[in-house]
Amino acid sequence: MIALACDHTGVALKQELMKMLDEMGLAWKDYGNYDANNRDDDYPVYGYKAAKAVADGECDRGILICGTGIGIGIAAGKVKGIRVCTCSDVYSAELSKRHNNSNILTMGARVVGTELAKMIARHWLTAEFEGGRHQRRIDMIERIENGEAPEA
Ligand SMILES: O=C(CO)[C@H](O)[C@H](O)COP(=O)(O)O
Repeated sequence: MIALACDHTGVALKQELMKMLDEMGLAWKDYGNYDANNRDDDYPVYGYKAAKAVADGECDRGILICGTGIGIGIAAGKVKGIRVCTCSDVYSAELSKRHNNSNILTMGARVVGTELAKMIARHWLTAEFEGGRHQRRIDMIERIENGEAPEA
């Protein structure tokens, strides 16, 4: 299950991603915002809801959108266990999965066009974590998250 979320800037792009996920046969759940005209909304609300769903195992990964992808990514990344990649290129999106095992992709609806965003999401969704030395580094990140130094 893929968690989707956005603020008012990302409603149209999120709808395009929903169609793409349907075509790919991937299930999704929408954590809001549902209304592009609700311009007083706040991206941390939606970023937190989707990130919590991933952290709790309700969803296995998430795609989040705000104007730049940055704010909603910062908010989501505050949830324990979440590894965010904010991407506007295919290479970073793919490597964020292969090397960093990112579990949330964020994009900026004011940064990337619809077709590029879909291509970025497709690469991210189909890439696989390589493990090995990369797992050792993720273990270090988890130690930092737990208030410890990365080296045991
Ligand atoms: O990109 C964002 C956060 O990183 C937001 O989408 C952006 O700040 C919203 O701006 P406004 O309220 O002026 O539409």
